[in-house]
Amino acid sequence: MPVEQGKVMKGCVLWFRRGLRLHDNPALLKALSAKTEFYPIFIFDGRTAGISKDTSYNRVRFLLESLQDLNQQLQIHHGKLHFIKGDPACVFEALHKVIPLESVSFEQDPEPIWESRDVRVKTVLDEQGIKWFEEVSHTLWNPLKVIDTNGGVPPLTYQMFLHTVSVIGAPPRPVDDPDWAGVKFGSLPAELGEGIQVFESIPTPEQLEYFPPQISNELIIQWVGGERKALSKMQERLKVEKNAFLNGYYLPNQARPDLLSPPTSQSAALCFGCLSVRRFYWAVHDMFNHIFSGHGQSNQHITGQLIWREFFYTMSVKNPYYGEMERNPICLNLPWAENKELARKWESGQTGYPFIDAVMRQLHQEGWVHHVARNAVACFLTRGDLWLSWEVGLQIFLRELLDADWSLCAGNWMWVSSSAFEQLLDCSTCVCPVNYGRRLDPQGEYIRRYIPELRNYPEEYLYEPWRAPLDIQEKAGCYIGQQYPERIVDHSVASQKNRKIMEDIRLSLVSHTPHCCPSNVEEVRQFMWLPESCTDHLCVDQK
Ligand SMILES: Cc1cc2nc3c(=O)[nH]c(=O)nc-3n(C[C@H](O)[C@H](O)[C@H](O)COP(=O)(O)OP(=O)(O)OC[C@H]3O[C@@H](n4cnc5c(N)ncnc54)[C@H](O)[C@@H]3O)c2cc1C
Repeated sequence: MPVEQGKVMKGCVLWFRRGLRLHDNPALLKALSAKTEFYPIFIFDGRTAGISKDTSYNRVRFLLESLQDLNQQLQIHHGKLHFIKGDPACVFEALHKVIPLESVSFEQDPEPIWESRDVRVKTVLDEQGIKWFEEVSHTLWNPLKVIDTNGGVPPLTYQMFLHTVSVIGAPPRPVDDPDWAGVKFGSLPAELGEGIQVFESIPTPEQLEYFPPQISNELIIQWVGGERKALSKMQERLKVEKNAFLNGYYLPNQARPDLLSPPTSQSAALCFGCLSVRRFYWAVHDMFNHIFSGHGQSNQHITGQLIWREFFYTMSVKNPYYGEMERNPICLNLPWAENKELARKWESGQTGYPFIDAVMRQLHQEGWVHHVARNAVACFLTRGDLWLSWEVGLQIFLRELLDADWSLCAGNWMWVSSSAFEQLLDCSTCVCPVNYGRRLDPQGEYIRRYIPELRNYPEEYLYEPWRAPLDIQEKAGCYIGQQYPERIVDHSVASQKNRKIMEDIRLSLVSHTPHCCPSNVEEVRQFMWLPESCTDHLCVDQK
């Protein structure tokens, strides 16, 4: 037990789960304000931060890099981040035996999937008389407050969400950076008890038994985790935002999708909390106000994508079944087919549709794909072509994405597959895997990058290689059905059949009780990156 001048020193713990940063961290300020010995810890329990035993190597690496970055920053202040493997409730019980804990602070994890973990930990802390503090900083607004303000239920449309948060007011600004002067870091014994492992240093993925995939292609885009990287990337990102404002548009990553340049996305950093969402939000709004000296219309729309994040989080808060179909009250029970073989081909980038396969291969290789690319593969798996349940896609995305986030991922899957948004059941906005790809990647560079088999195909056949005559296939060194697969469905046939099923279901729906749905057609167009010419009644692939 730590002893100072005959007194047993008490300790305060900052329990990192997400929120892996020192800036804008109210839980950190709370822990430091106690002026006792300070113990920053991360508990690896095979769940926290969305890491399970199936999680991809890329994602685990990103997490461990983020922890390493925190550790290095704490070392500058003569401390360290303690990495402990075990069950969180047991870890706190064991810790309290060796260090009398005064308090434990942590950031709110608002989704219901964390509730059982948090209830168990809070119970143990209460039983031991240890104070605990849960601070809101993973979201712009406290989702519970949004729900309260909306009369006890989450807003069902994005527009309703905007209205509700306008009643609450602007989100809080980031809190101050910590003052490290006088902070005393405590040290932990090497052993804490059975079933608990205290690591000397931050482990590698391999030490935690995660191994890299066997991929022959070298990584084209390498993502690096950590707060310092995220903050410097934010500066790059702000330049892109500024350029957009000066050129009269906003939401640059979504308005002008670029599949080839190094991405300026912050989604993985936001997901693990290496970057504070409030820091990002206010940096964009302050810059906008600065550029237009208060004369521009700085409104929520300039950070509209961050509001989608809030919307999906809030919607999931009281719904433990949000990530599934049958028990989920906001999800329609659509009669999806079951076909493991088709699902496997989709997952492994072997559908025979080059744009779809390129996206899935990039996902496996690098762990991040653009929003429009996610839309394309999600639509293809579900209502567009294969008619397989969105739950299949959700599991793969949660495993592979660096930014995998239970509520955001499930919310988007329901949205794209029309599972919770029945206004779209006519499938009018179905995305064609050929035309959509062509619009996004007109020269086919993206396809050539991720599908080396097709590298020598002429542009004319790159999106539909099954149409290439045999002599072209031979010249390109890739026969369809041999080096690259035949298409697994005929899109025009499959999408028509699916559209008919959707239409029948829509007509059979008698209940018009309020449900979550898109606010209007324009919102669908923006979300799915559909062309201006796409009307509510015409399918993009029919044009
Ligand atoms: C099927 C599907 C699954 C998805 N799964 C996830 C996921 O697990 N985690 C995740 O962070 N995003 C998910 N998205 C949303 C979106 O694709 C990514 O957030 C986006 O690609 C990140 O790129 P960006 O940072 O350049 O976005 P920007 O346009 O720069 O947006 C800024 C931030 O806003 C948030 N955001 C943007 N779009 C959305 C959206 N549609 N829903 C919720 N938040 C959004 C992200 O945190 C993003 O970093 C999914 C989308 C689809 C279609």
